[in-house]
Amino acid sequence: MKELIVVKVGGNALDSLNTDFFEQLHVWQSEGKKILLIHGGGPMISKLCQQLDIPVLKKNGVRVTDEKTLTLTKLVLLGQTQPLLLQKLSDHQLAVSGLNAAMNNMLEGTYLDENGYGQVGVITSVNQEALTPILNGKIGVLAPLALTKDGNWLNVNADEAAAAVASLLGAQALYLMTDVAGVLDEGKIIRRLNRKSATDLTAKKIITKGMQPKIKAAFKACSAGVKKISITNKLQVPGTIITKEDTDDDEACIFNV
Ligand SMILES: Nc1ncnc2c1ncn2[C@@H]1O[C@H](COP(=O)(O)OP(=O)(O)O)[C@@H](O)[C@H]1O
Ligand SMILES: CC(=O)N[C@@H](CCC(=O)OP(=O)(O)O)C(=O)O
Repeated sequence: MKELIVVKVGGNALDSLNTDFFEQLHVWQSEGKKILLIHGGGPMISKLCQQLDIPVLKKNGVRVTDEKTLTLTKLVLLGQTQPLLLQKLSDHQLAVSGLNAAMNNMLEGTYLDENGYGQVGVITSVNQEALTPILNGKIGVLAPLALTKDGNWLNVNADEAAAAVASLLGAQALYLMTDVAGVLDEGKIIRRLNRKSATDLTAKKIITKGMQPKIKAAFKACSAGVKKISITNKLQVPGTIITKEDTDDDEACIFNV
């Protein structure tokens, strides 16, 4: 989709969105860009699970999701975090449309690894035909859930969902908005990093927890042709940028500021 910008707003970032964020969305709209937001809600899902004595288990930053956890995940994403983001956008005079997998088979997926992760999915298709008219004039706000061909709901890590959607729709840019200014090493933003360095930093436990799916998702989107991926806490500040050099070599996906 031409002129599409995909922004993932993490659960941690949701609470701290400031006027800069909404101003940038207005700027993009005035430039004729289409905008699709994928929202998270991980911390809120964990909180509700804890309140209900349901164990919280994450592997490599991805939630292991049994039936009960899936029910709570849907409750939080569709009943709490999506309405919160829609309200904030509306308060800033932005026209919005709240979206989820069940609307016109918007997002289809398959199981990531049912034995290891339970009801967790990866996105395999987006209903572009249904989405395109919505994004003409409105900001789409999409939950990171997918449906299998058989109609089973899947929980999808929001970074993974945003990268998959950006890749499948041919977005020009993907922003992974979080609560840190970029990928950090001893408090400093990492300026340049190839796939091997990212693997090394993960092995050294410098990249841990929620940053792991972001890195994985960023490289995936880069390999799929998304020209610019930014891990940042402000849309106006580049943070850590991942771009592909002018070659087909996947190893050429580098972090570059
Ligand atoms: N090398 C790293 N640089 C920055 N953040 C990191 C790094 N390794 C782990 N993190 C953690 O990743 C978090 C961001 O991921 P996450 O909590 O899942 O946020 P979100 O809800 O925005 O997706 C940071 O707050 C930080 O605690
Ligand atoms: C499978 C999986 O991990 N799903 C995520 C979906 C929400 C999410 O990713 O939210 P954040 O971006 O705020 O972490 C979860 O259940 O937490």
